[in-house]
Amino acid sequence: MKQRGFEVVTAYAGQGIALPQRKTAASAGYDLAAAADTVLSPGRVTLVPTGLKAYMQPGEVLCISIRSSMALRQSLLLANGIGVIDADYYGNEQNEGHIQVAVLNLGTSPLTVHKGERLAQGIFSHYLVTDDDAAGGIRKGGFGSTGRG
Ligand SMILES: O=c1ccn([C@H]2C[C@H](O)[C@@H](COP(=O)(O)OP(=O)(O)OP(=O)(O)O)O2)c(=O)[nH]1
Ligand SMILES: [Mg+2]
Repeated sequence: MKQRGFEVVTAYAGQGIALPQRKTAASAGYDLAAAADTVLSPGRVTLVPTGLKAYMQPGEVLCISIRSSMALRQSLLLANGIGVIDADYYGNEQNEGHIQVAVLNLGTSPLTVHKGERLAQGIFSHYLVTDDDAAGGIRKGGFGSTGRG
């Protein structure tokens, strides 16, 4: 039975997008690569496409972090600190669940992340809910789809 994993979103099908892998036996993170060459302007937040969506079980989440080598060598940060990829983001009606990495270039010059370059990593884990949790509803997208209030 399929439990959790990555798939290529339709918009990037046939473009040679590799599915994320862990690089050593005990690495926690599945490395996420850019799906297209993307210029990161200094001082700006840029969404880097991965061309991927992630499916997982209810009660699971995929947390995205920057690869520390990108932070140390290239002065890059995730604008959101940690990216939270919800289980119900997968297959959503707006963008099919396309995972994008929000990168802040803290350097002083533009930097290009090339297609296939691994810049972030995703770690699957379980989350807990409160006693009075009553969440329902269906996710329609990401990046503010549930509103501001
Ligand atoms: O770095 C990220 C962070 C989020 N997402 C997608 C997956 C996630 O499930 C969705 C919503 O993210 P989050 O809940 O962090 O943002 P929000 O501002 O609360 O948006 P929403 O109202 O859509 O939940 O956006 C990404 O692709 N990359
Ligand atoms: Mg949210």
